[in-house]
Amino acid sequence: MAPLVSDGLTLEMVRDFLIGQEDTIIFCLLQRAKHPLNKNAYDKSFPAIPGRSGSFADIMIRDAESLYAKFGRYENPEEHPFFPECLPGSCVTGASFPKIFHPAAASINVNPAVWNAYFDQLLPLIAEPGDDGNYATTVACDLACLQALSKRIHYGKYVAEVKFRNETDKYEPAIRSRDREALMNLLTFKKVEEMVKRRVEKKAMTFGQEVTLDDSKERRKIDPGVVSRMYDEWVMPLTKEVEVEYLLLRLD
Ligand SMILES: O=C(O)C(=O)C[C@]1(C(=O)O)C=C[C@@H](O)C=C1
Repeated sequence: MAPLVSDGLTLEMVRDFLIGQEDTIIFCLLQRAKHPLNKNAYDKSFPAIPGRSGSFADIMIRDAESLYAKFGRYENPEEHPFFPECLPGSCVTGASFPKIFHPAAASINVNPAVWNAYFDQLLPLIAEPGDDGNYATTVACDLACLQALSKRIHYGKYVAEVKFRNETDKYEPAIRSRDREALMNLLTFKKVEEMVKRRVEKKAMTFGQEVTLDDSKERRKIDPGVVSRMYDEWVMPLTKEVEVEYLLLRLD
């Protein structure tokens, strides 16, 4: 397939976006960490809203996405819903987005894995135990975290597109033979990953610093090591999974 558009996209531009998105993710996590865990909000057996099934978080996020869909949020290829089934169509006219991806890219959505990693692994590490009953505020923070993480991870589509354009001759044989391992090796840069982990840890340390006049009482709002681990264990692996999935579709 011929290049989709000559958009001047470079690997440096895409990596700059990923670096900027680190700030967004960390600020969202800091907001969520202000609230206790509020585990009833995620418990499907907790009677959250009469007449509706699912946890409070399921219901609120589904309804929020329905509103976003009406206003065209998911027309943007950078946005991926967590509840894509039964979303209403957009009633916004005239919005158009550059066609950078192969059209098949629209079918790639790893949000179920983002959802599970966020709620099962990350949330218990950033929120203190407890319940203040403020479920709507808490879930609004969760949704902001989920959207920021999802956007970062699905940016793997851009990363893969640029890498494919830069080195088509290397990627094409692995795509044609559907060799996931070879694709994973081609797109992996261990040194870049190490830098990402160190940078997000430093950012979490800096942005999450409790500012007091007494330097002896220094405290962190979230554990910087948790942010670095989150990138190592699932943010970067899921980004790479998106890259592989995209590449496998790139010649269709
Ligand atoms: O920067 C890249 O080349 C990417 O593919 C992104 C990313 C990441 O998720 O941060 C993923 C794989 C690479 O090994 C390095 C970094």
